[in-house]
Amino acid sequence: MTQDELKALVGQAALDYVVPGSIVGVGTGSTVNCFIDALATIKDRIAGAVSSSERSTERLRAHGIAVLDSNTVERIPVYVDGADEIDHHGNMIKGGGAALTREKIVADIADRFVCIADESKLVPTLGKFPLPVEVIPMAASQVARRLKALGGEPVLRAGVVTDNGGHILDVRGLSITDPAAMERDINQWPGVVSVGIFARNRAAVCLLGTSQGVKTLSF
Ligand SMILES: O=C[C@H](O)[C@H](O)[C@H](O)COP(=O)(O)O
Repeated sequence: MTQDELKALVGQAALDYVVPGSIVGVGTGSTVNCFIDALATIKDRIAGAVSSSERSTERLRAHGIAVLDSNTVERIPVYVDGADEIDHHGNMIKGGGAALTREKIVADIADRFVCIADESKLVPTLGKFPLPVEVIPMAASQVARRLKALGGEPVLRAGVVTDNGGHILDVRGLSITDPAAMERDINQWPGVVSVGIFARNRAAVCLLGTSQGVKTLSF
């Protein structure tokens, strides 16, 4: 199976986790696009969506799915999103598509994070994928210096402005052996909007697309 077929497979499989009548949390990315297209087939059975990016909002609305303001929603049962890397405990790196901050906000109001990914995303230790860090533009140089002191090699993602007006530093060379500690540490630096480590808001379930079909990992 191609990577696109694996993405379509897990996008479809995630429908089993959608609670009928509920508001669904929707992530961002090419795998989530497959989920959104699948969600459209049951749109009459949900109460709408909370979206993590302008791109996903546009796609949801094009399918006729109502998108609600996250400030009007207290809790949602399920948030479905992809990942750039996921480890065997459900910790993830996210933000390859620059949507990490809003993704974390929506994940935080969800009872359960359902990660959908093809098998190439499963890793023993996070960090091979460059870690995205969203920053307030005026803090980029100072945050980059701090990341270098941690042993990373940060590079400003050229030409990218996030939905929040932020910039992204992509950090290579980190071996993230304690994701929760690194997430806490980087999060508290002045000018950091959010870091693409999802440990506090880690996945409860991962639907992994493999050539043998969908493998379900529970954490
Ligand atoms: O900012 C983007 C998100 O974190 C995506 O969930 C992540 O990059 C995975 O995207 P894709 O499904 O396209 O590999």
